Amino acid sequence: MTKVAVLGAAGQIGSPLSLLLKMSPLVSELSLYDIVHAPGVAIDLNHIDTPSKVSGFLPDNDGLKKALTGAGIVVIPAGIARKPGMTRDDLFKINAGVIRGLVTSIASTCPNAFVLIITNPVNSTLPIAVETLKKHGVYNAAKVFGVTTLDVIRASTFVSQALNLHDPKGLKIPVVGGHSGATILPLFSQSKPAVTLTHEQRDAVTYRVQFGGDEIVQAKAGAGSATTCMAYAGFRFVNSILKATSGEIGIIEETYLYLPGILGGKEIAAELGVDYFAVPVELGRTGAVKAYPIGSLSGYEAKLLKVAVQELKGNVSKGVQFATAL
Ligand SMILES: NC(=O)C1=CN([C@@H]2O[C@H](COP(=O)(O)OP(=O)(O)OC[C@H]3O[C@@H](n4cnc5c(N)ncnc54)[C@H](O)[C@@H]3O)[C@@H](O)[C@H]2O)C=CC1
Ligand SMILES: O=C([O-])CC(=O)C(=O)O
Repeated sequence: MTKVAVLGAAGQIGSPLSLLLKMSPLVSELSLYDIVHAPGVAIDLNHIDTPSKVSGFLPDNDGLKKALTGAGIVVIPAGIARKPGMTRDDLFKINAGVIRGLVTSIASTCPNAFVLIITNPVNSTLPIAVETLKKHGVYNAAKVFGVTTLDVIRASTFVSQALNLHDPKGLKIPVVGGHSGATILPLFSQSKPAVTLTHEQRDAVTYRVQFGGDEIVQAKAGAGSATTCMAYAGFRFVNSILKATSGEIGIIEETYLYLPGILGGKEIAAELGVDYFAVPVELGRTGAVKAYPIGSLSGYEAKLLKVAVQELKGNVSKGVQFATAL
């Protein structure tokens, strides 16, 4: 049983994610923090008849410290979201500082907690979180991840839609790389069970996975970006960690992480030429226990990989520079 803290809990992702966590029998206590409304969201959730207790905190009265004390998992969807015409990188200016501030408090209050970064641009905010924890001497590579689960969910969903398959959950399609545009690399050639896509379908579905976020940003027309599907994806990832830390074995999720700190990761990073990359990761009682190579690629995927790595390198160094500059 684990105490989970959600930072940015009053937001459009934070609220439905907190609802899903309130439903989980593996969560003993839920602690919600936001610069606005978190106590209200907590009271609202406390009217639900599940055993976990929810508390809400604002920045005053040491609220962040109280929210983090004793947390085993901290999930962070705090910060600003995209509006039409913006890239995820446009969020860096505000969200980089938000992540650095929140992770600094994690370093001093619950340094052993899992830290899961949802806030965009994930390609850069995860390196900021890692460097901030390193700076404070409490970085544990097995426990700090960028959440890219939505890309994995989109890949199986969009292929199922393209092929008129009934249940997207029946498909396992690895998605590796980063979490924006060309850095997202769905590996349809490794689908289990195998799928046959025409070149046109493959191109269209690859584009949808890479730029699926834009579909929602445009459709919401200024009201935000992916929220409920992200809450679902975030919950799936937190739940995998909860299950793995409770002793369930064989749990593998793709997640964006600093590879050199994980068994098998150093070799993968050296081969790719970049230290941060989403790959399939086996989760265990202590966090990530093994990183798996991205496997054999089709010629089409190999070309996309080169573009992904190139773009990702810039995003990573922007985050690292920000976190190490002070
Ligand atoms: N990793 C992924 O796959 C995805 C990531 N996102 C990202 O998640 C983030 C949140 O998105 P939404 O919930 O839609 O935004 P939102 O604006 O609805 O919610 C963000 C919340 O963060 C709070 N906040 C801002 N600064 C804070 C601070 N310093 N401490 C604590 N709370 C703070 C705000 O008050 C707000 O309640 C965005 O950066 C968005 O781009 C969105 C979808 C998918
Ligand atoms: O597109 C956005 O800004 C939100 C996001 O990360 C996604 O939907 O994948």
